[in-house]
Amino acid sequence: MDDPILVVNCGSSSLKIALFTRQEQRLGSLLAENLNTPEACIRLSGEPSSLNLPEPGSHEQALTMAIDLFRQRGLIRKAPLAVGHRVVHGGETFKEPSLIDDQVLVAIRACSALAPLHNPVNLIGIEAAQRLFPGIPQVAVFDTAFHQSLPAHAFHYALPQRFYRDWGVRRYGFHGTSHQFMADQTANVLGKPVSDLSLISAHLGNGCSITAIRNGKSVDTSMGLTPLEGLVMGTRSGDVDPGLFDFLSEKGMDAGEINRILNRESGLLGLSGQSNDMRTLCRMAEEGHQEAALAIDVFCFRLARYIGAMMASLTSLDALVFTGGIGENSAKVRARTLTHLTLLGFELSRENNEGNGKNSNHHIEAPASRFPVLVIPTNEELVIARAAIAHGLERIG
Ligand SMILES: Nc1ncnc2c1ncn2[C@@H]1O[C@H](COP(=O)(O)OP(=O)(O)O)[C@@H](O)[C@H]1O
Ligand SMILES: CC(=O)OP(=O)(O)O
Ligand SMILES: [Mg+2]
Repeated sequence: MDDPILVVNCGSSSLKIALFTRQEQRLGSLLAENLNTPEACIRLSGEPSSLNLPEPGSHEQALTMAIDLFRQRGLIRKAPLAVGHRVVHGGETFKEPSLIDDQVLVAIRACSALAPLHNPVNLIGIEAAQRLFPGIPQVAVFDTAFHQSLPAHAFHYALPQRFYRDWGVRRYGFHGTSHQFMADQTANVLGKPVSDLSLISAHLGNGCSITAIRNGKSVDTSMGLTPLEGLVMGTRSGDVDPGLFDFLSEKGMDAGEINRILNRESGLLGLSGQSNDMRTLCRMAEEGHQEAALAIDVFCFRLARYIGAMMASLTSLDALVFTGGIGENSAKVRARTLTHLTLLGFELSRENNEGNGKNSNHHIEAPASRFPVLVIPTNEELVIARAAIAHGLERIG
């Protein structure tokens, strides 16, 4: 057996890891949470209990322990063949995945100013993997790369041009690996070349974004300069009136505090006052909790507005596609969202929607619907593994 490809997704307090064979078979996954706290722990998927990490519970310790666990289970012999890293912000520098060298590291670091919550931790993961596996090819795969095809009218903010010229202030878009995967998967489901395909892809996980894809290319997306713009998310507000900043600073809040509240205390969590977890909110709403119900309503209405907005970038629509933990599993969110869009002709089959499209070849629309509606599980890790093979192994032989 060849050694596998390792995929690393380093978040601020978490580390998600997956292992794939060169033939794209997933061998295992692992999640480390609460990193850099006394509660740091690690759990292999499919195993019931988690293991505590010794202090300080760093990303590097979690990665080392993950590799030991994979070795104990015979999934890796020595080292991975290549490592693929999710990097959230590639600015305008990265239009495709890149084999990591010193220059690439400098360029990723330069993008940190645009994504201070994401890129510095992505770099921690890359540097930890470089220390653990010297000489093994490492490839960076950017959330922003797929959206580099956005036309100027979609990526410019109506701000003084010097903000863009001097500081790179523009809309970049994120979750590109997932939206690209949706385009490829939808092409398979509909039996149409991706280059002829127009779709709207709604990625609804903890972070949520929606993308209009025309002829297989991203032409509009809801996230902007940072992953805060657009849809309502687990703890992120999505769009707010920019006048809010002045209002809150008059109330005595500084930029750091406002940023923290918009990123970590808003969205589903802020509205419900209970949880950022859609499953929990659906359960509470059924038990009559009014704020949980309101959070779901705001989430679905904002999503419906954005589906309508994405139509401005398309001349035809082959499918609306739902993905991510919420998009793949919540029949209620999908149904509630599309009730706002009957004017556009969306109609769902109750049975196929409730079955999450599993017994209907991903389709959940009613026969009378003007457009197909699909549910397709995302697999960002697989996209990253493919890039690690293509840019890390095949280019260097
Ligand atoms: N059956 C379900 N019904 C409603 N929401 C669900 C269900 N299963 C998962 N989710 C939601 O999916 C979200 C997590 O999505 P996921 O894509 O796993 O997150 P991440 O962005 O961290 O990868 C959570 O809000 C979770 O509650
Ligand atoms: C960019 C982004 O929002 O990522 P995530 O969904 O992993 O938070
Ligand atoms: Mg996700």
